[in-house]
Amino acid sequence: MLAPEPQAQPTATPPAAEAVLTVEHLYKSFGDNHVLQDFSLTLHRGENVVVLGKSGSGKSVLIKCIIGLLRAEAGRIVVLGQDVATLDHEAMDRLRAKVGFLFQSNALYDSMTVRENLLFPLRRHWLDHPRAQEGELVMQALEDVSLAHTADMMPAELSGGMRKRIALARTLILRPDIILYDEPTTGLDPVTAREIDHLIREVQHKYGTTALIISHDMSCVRLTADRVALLVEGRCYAEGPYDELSHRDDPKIREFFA
Ligand SMILES: Nc1ncnc2c1ncn2[C@@H]1O[C@H](COP(=O)(O)OP(=O)(O)OP(=O)(O)O)[C@@H](O)[C@H]1O
Repeated sequence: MLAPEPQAQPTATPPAAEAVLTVEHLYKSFGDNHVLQDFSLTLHRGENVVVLGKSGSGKSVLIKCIIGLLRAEAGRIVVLGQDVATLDHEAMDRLRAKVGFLFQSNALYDSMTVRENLLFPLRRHWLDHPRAQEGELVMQALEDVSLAHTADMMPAELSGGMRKRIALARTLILRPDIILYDEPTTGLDPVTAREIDHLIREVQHKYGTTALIISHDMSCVRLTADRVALLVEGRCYAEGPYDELSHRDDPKIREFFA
């Protein structure tokens, strides 16, 4: 007698992660320079996505469109459920408090101590936070980047890697849902660069933040990305996990992993 056919067990489908940042069919040109042409990308809650592109391919333009510093000609950007093109100045400002931006230059205020640099976004964006909590919030953010001892130092007294960490702490103090990292390892020596890569992962795991990272440092891409999106000729040419993309035969993809 034939054994009964094994019954397929119903599998629990994991719920699709919530989309927290969606870029749909974005176009941005400067005169005849068509930088973004039908660029689309979605980031889900808790994932790190690296946008990898050659120099001048439009990575910074993309980030500037996302945070509303540049206006695209066509397409839509939805951040935490809000279409950025529809937001007035105040609404955009409120949204920016939930979207941390780590500038390539770090953008620390040189005339302020580390503590004052961290208090700055707190007082600007969290108008109703109890003053008594400020010290604790500053120290928590500094501990997150292992630099609690630098609170009273000036940025000029810190190394490049330390300044990068402080810039990240200044972003973290507002507990952002999303962090945009602009070339986070550029200008750092390889050892310090890898420390920053690990810190990006630690932040992701500790706070469940979503990150969009733009980079052309392949070690950074490999270590920080859950998913890589290739920006080629203005659009998202391919996307996938690093290991998968790095094995593709397409010459336009191979160029990045050679
Ligand atoms: N405000 C602007 N006005 C005119 N052209 C601009 C402006 N901003 C960017 N561009 C052009 O857009 C293109 C993409 O620039 P972008 O800075 O986004 O490149 P990128 O991919 O970030 O490069 P890199 O890796 O070198 O930083 C370049 O040709 C640049 O000259």
